[in-house]
Amino acid sequence: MIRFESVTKCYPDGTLAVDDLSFEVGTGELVTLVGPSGCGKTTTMMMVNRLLDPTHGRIFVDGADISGADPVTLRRRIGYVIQQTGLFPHRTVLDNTATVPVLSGWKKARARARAAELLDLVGLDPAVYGPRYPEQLSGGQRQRVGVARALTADPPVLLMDEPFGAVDPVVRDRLQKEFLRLQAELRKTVLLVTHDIEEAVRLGDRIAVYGAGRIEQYDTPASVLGAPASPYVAEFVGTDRALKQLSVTGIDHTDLERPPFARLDEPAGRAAARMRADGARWAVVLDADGALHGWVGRDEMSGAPGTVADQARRMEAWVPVTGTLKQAFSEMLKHDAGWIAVLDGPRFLGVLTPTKLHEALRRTIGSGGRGVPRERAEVDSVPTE
Ligand SMILES: Nc1ncnc2c1ncn2[C@@H]1O[C@H](COP(=O)(O)OP(=O)(O)OP(=O)(O)O)[C@@H](O)[C@H]1O
Repeated sequence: MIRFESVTKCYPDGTLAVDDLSFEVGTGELVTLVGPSGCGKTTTMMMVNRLLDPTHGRIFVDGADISGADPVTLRRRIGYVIQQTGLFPHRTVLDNTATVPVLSGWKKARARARAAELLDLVGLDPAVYGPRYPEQLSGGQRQRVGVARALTADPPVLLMDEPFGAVDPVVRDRLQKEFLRLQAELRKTVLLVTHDIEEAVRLGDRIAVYGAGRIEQYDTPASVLGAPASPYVAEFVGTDRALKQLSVTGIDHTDLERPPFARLDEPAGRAAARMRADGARWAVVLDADGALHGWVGRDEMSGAPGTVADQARRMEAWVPVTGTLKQAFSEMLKHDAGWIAVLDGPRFLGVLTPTKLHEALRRTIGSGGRGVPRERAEVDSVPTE
């Protein structure tokens, strides 16, 4: 969808901001550009919507060389979100959001209706926030309006320059989650600039790690964390990359253990005897369909009347098989559990133990790991009720 071919940008004062850059972003892919200040990320981005033109090389959007494209027409297909949201202070939130469609010649009523739809999509009730002015919003709400405005013309491409940079960490966390959900639905082709490796890992399908004017590594988050291409990248992603890797590594079926289990409708005494014979002190309780019901301890079942169902306790420590190692680990800590159940829908697949978690983590370091789709990384919440 976006392709850079040997692109160089030298500013008139001689600063070489981007040096012979070649990379490609697939349709519907979210690529994060990450690197220290001044390494050329913003310059890269601004060449895509022709706010800047390359000194050498070519950029293609949807197969067409943009050097000949009319910038205004081009920008209609490319949404742009910047940190200082660029909202007009004297216009209401609704009119700010409707700006692009109005400029494109839409009737005001239609543009406003579309703007209201988009405000709703980013979690702002248009009836409440539409009539307000930007100064009457919080920083996080202003960022949401910025995203809504960029989406009103339904552009296939989004450029986002530090879109969540101006808000505090708690709000940033929420905006990132919301944006991932939105992106899972809309599947725009996104280039997102950040200087924060955590954000790059969390949001990117792929990450371009910048050195001065060049991409040092272009790969999935799991690979950048698991197998940095150079000492520079290793240093940039940080010494705690093993921990960061937890959030982008999925649960592998081969790491699951099958613990002893008891059937819900089994007589308690019989289940206890079987567990004793197997040397098991506890068992997972499953119903007839293999769905997880809870767990039982052998001792409280010995001599107990009734069925396993009467003795079973609820199992709160579980993760979906689509989850990440980080989720598994944090659920384990939250419930002070020695192991954690892994479910596919309601179906019980097995348990993860701390030993297996550790093995899984060690395996991913150096191998590039088994990544999870970005919209799932870190954002699933596991209900414990
Ligand atoms: N208009 C300009 N004229 C001259 N040099 C410029 C101009 N704009 C940017 N530069 C320089 O080009 C280099 C790359 O800048 P750019 O803004 O692309 O970096 P960046 O990676 O986005 O940085 P940051 O994270 O701080 O925004 C820097 O050295 C910067 O000083």
